[in-house]
Amino acid sequence: MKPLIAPSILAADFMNLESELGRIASADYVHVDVMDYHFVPNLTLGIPVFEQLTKVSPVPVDAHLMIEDPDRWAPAYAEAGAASVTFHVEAAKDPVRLARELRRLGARASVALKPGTPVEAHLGLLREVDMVLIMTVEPGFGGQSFMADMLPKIRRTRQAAREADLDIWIQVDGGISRATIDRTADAGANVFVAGSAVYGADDAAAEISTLRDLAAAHTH
Ligand SMILES: O=C(CO)[C@@H](O)[C@H](O)COP(=O)(O)O
Ligand SMILES: [Co+2]
Repeated sequence: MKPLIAPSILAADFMNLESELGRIASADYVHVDVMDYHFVPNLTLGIPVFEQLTKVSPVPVDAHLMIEDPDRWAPAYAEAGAASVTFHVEAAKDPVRLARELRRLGARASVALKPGTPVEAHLGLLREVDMVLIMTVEPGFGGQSFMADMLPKIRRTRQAAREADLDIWIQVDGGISRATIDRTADAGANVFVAGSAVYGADDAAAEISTLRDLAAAHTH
């Protein structure tokens, strides 16, 4: 599987989002963290700003919804132009129904797990989703340290997908950098979110390319 790099705009300059999107035009996706002050102790943006982002983004938009009641709110992100919509399994009341609705609206459906949520929470959903997001930090903030104890969850998910013969994408999010991406690729991840690593670099395009090469060298 070809590694895909998705820089997170949480680490971008929010006063200049359009030019910040231009810096990552060589990425595969842009990762947009939506937080609601309830599911996580932070607040970012909602549909009106999200919709504008999808209009100007040079790359497809990957929505990471850290919100309560995704059953109610997530479909609007697909309608607003998200290529991929990730909701948290801890927050969803009916994840199967929601995933089906997202796919019906033309988005890739994706389910996320917080670090404390056991991997079994999504194994029964693998046929209903296109991607699984294994959080490698506690959701809510950028710039945190990578949690290496999440690696077995990635391995277990990849193994389950292989056994079921499913072409599932596995995304990792939190603390992904030159120092950590190799281990996640080796464990079976193929979509890599990187906020501070990419936006903190002087040359974001060069950093994207370095991360992609490192991941590719550890993909098997
Ligand atoms: O979802 C989140 C945080 O909750 C992430 O997408 C972060 O934005 C990643 O930032 P870095 O750890 O790469 O700085
Ligand atoms: Co995220």
